[in-house]
Amino acid sequence: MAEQAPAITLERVCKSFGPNRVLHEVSLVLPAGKILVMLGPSGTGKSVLLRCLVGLMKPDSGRIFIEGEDITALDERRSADRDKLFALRRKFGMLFQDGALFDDMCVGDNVAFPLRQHEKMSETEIAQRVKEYLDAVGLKDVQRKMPAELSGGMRKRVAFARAIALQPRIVLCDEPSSGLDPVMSATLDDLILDLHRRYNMTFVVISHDTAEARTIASHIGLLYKGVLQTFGTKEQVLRSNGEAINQFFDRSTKGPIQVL
Ligand SMILES: Nc1ncnc2c1ncn2[C@@H]1O[C@H](COP(=O)(O)OP(=O)(O)OP(=O)(O)O)[C@@H](O)[C@H]1O
Repeated sequence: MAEQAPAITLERVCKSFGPNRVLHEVSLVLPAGKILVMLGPSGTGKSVLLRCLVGLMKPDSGRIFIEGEDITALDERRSADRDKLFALRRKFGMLFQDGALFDDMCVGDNVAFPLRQHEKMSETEIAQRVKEYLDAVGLKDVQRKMPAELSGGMRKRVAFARAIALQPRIVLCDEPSSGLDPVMSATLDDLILDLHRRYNMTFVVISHDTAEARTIASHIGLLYKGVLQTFGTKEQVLRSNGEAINQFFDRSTKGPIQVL
């Protein structure tokens, strides 16, 4: 049987904005079906990395392969590349930091939105899919509710249901637990693990939360000042005794990571 291509391969990815060097020679290989938690202090390039992954931003140099296909070789302005780029983008589901629900749409319409945009499905099929994914994120009888009627944790669940509605291969989560209390964060971690088991998707979770990394990660990366300080399986990284990763896990001000 042919070996499955890694979900994500980065080869010496660099990105700067003027003199601001945001990503510097970032390289990693994430096998399919894994959960990568990418840690790092604020402003260190994590969101830029996500945007490069989905082809919304082009690295200055280096290459990014999604399931073996080079997304950095594609240019949206070239019509020959456009379909390929959109097909690669379709492999991703995205959970934004604030959930990014449409406030003027009920929950059901929020989850149905990507299906109506991208799939040729009947309204009956859409309704079935919406119900399946709301069930999968543990929400019942909320379809007709408006986002403002829900708690922060419930809104995050709706956002998850919408992120997986198109059955993506890779789900990118930008700080899923930000703004949630510790218990709600833990519940969300359980949800990520449950969705991962159920649908066998690859997850890339951007986080500041080392507890989250310990709980859900199969792989951990630490990005600081645009340099991938460490990357490997959770066991490798936790055993590595690297200064930066120890500082992060020990919540210490002493070490190579300086925030001021
Ligand atoms: N479009 C852009 N133009 C110019 N600079 C940008 C742009 N996008 C990001 N940056 C800069 O890149 C750096 C990294 O930003 P990024 O949003 O990736 O940080 P982050 O690690 O996601 O931070 P946080 O954890 O606070 O969300 C910052 O200095 C930011 O100002």
